[in-house]
Amino acid sequence: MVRIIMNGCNGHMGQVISRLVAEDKETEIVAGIDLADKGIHAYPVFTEISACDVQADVMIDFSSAKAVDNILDFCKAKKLPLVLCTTGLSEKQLEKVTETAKETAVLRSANMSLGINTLLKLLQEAAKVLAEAGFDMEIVERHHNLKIDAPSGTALALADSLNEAMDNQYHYVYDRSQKREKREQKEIGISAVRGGTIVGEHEVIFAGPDEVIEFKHTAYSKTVFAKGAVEAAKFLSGKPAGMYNMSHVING
Ligand SMILES: NC(=O)C1=CN([C@@H]2O[C@H](COP(=O)(O)OP(=O)(O)OC[C@H]3O[C@@H](n4cnc5c(N)ncnc54)[C@H](OP(=O)(O)O)[C@@H]3O)[C@@H](O)[C@H]2O)C=CC1
Ligand SMILES: O=C(O)C1=N[C@H](C(=O)O)C[C@H](O)C1
Repeated sequence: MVRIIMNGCNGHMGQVISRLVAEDKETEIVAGIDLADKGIHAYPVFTEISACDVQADVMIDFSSAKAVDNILDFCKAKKLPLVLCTTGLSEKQLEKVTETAKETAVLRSANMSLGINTLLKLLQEAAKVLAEAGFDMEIVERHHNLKIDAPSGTALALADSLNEAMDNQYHYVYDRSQKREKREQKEIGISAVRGGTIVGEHEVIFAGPDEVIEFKHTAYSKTVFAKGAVEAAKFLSGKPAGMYNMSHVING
């Protein structure tokens, strides 16, 4: 049985994961961490991460970028593997993630779905042909009106994947509503929409002379992310220190 600490246990994702794990024979949540104990979970909930003294095999985090520094310190000190799903991290926090992964296993992924992680690879083949031929690359993401960070972590990961395929020669433009003299050749535009209960949509558009190719992923429920996170927790439990991503989980 893989014992999980759920950070952000009261949140949307924390609650979906709690329901999923309750029906899973291979995992159990042994503790939760959140800003308040709302009495909605069967497991103990800690309102200070430093107070959590429960033995576990792995932590799953879906909380807030503000929480991430303390989470990294906690996991490093306890040598606790971490599935880090929170988005909107600063450059400094990303460096801290890399440092922490020298001491314990860390799997960071902005999107836990099988679809997006497959798309990240497919796009590299497309970019090599189309961007090379002069097609422009644009990303449009749409999310619910409660989402804090913009652009989404997934949009940034998609842009990074395209850029990597092009030897990191591109830079990112986030605000298409700004008037500009001309489009630069090597730019990836990233646009964000926030509204209603949209779970998560990501479009990658390759636009060339007289033809357009679009790749689109739509998440219809948060369960796709929750399932990926639980699979990642099972994978990461017992793994040595290092940086992991969802391709390690998908490819075994
Ligand atoms: N990688 C992926 O596949 C996915 C990533 N995400 C990311 O996960 C994060 C959470 O998403 P979601 O569940 O929708 O958000 P929610 O706001 O619904 O949940 C976050 C929870 O974390 C709590 N929280 C805030 N600060 C802390 C803290 N310091 N310590 C512990 N808990 C804290 C919040 O409390 P309170 O409400 O009181 O502030 C809330 O209960 C976001 O960054 C989102 O972008 C989301 C879906 C998929
Ligand atoms: O906040 C969300 O909801 C989501 N966040 C992730 C992101 O920022 O990419 C993943 C998913 O799209 C849902």
